[in-house]
Amino acid sequence: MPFIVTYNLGAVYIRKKHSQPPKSGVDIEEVSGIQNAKLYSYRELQVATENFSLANKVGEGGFGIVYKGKLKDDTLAAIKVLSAYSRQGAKQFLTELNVISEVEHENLVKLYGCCVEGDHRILVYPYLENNSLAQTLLGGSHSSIQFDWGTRRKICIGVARGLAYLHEEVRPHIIHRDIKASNILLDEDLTPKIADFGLAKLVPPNATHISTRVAGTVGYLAPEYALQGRVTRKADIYGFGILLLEIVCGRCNTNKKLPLADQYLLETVWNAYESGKLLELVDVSMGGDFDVEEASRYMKIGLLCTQDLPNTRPSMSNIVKLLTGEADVDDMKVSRPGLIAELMGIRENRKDMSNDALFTESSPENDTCLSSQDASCATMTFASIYDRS
Ligand SMILES: Nc1ncnc2c1ncn2[C@@H]1O[C@H](COP(=O)(O)OP(=O)(O)OP(=O)(O)O)[C@@H](O)[C@H]1O
Repeated sequence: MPFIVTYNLGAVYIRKKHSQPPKSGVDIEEVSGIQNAKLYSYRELQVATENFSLANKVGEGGFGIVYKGKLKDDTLAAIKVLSAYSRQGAKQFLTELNVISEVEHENLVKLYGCCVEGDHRILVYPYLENNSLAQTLLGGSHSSIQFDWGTRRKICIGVARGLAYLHEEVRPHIIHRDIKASNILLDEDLTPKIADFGLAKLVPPNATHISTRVAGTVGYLAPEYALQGRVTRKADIYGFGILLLEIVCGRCNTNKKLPLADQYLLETVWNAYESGKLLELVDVSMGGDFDVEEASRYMKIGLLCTQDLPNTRPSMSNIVKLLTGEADVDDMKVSRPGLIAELMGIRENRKDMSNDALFTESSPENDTCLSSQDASCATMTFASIYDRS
């Protein structure tokens, strides 16, 4: 049974996962004032999911199980049941509710509403037919979706537009903090929708950065955020850069089964860039049928997004322009991207760090690539000692 190590005013508490009585920590008063979110009864969601039957389970994240269900009006919904044991999850439940009920964009998931009844905390979203990028594009051979170049372009631009909206149009600006393939869902037309706002942070006006506990997924974490707990919109941009490279190359950011030199995608792309061999990394599943100029441009944009110095990463609205060809990537200087091997060292040494940090392993079935033959690129969500949030 895994243990979670938490910090509270310097004292270390170790608790056994699932060994405590439910404590959801969310009151009905906290959600009843939220506009744009319907309150569902537990009974209604029980009926919608056939009593939360395993046959209707579509996924599981770090904070609960997601079921497919049919609501009273016949609408299909994704019904995310927060684990009753997750105190961390209670905070994320409220953040998700508050953030997502306030934003609206074609490339962000919508929220139908929630249920807060007794110990039950449940979020209800539109059901998205084509699952997540992690389970389809990066999930091995299980998916029947053909990710041709046009589809990949549309997904990259859509995610970039969704993030540009969060970063630059919404007031206060929103940092998502967990941009990764399993949080990009695809609807029936393969339009991407950014999901999972449980870690999102609102940026106070004039703030240069927010100091906070680090949470996110190793492999997508910007160096300055992972190592110093300083989060800005540039941390999302780093995560987006990694995602962009994953989409073009059709592989996840970490693959421990490959020879050492190829295990970390960002490092591999940088080496290929330096030796003028970027195109060799484009996903072979497209059979060579892709736009050569665009694929190489998208990888350069991925490198720009992951630059070591946050200020040298372009803003999301500029990234949209670079992706659509409205701005020229060749005008921009690309340097070595940020702290690849060192960041991965955190992952390698996570046991050594357990006195200093809280780690939560993602559930295996949702981990990027775990559903495929490539179990080595499991993602890990963690929070470290920068707990000033
Ligand atoms: N609206 C939705 N429509 C269809 N499937 C969904 C929807 N929302 C989530 N899912 C499925 O449920 C899975 C779990 O989602 P969830 O947001 O709980 O966790 P995650 O983002 O995959 O992992 P983690 O919590 O570790 O970040 C997703 O990967 C996806 O397969």
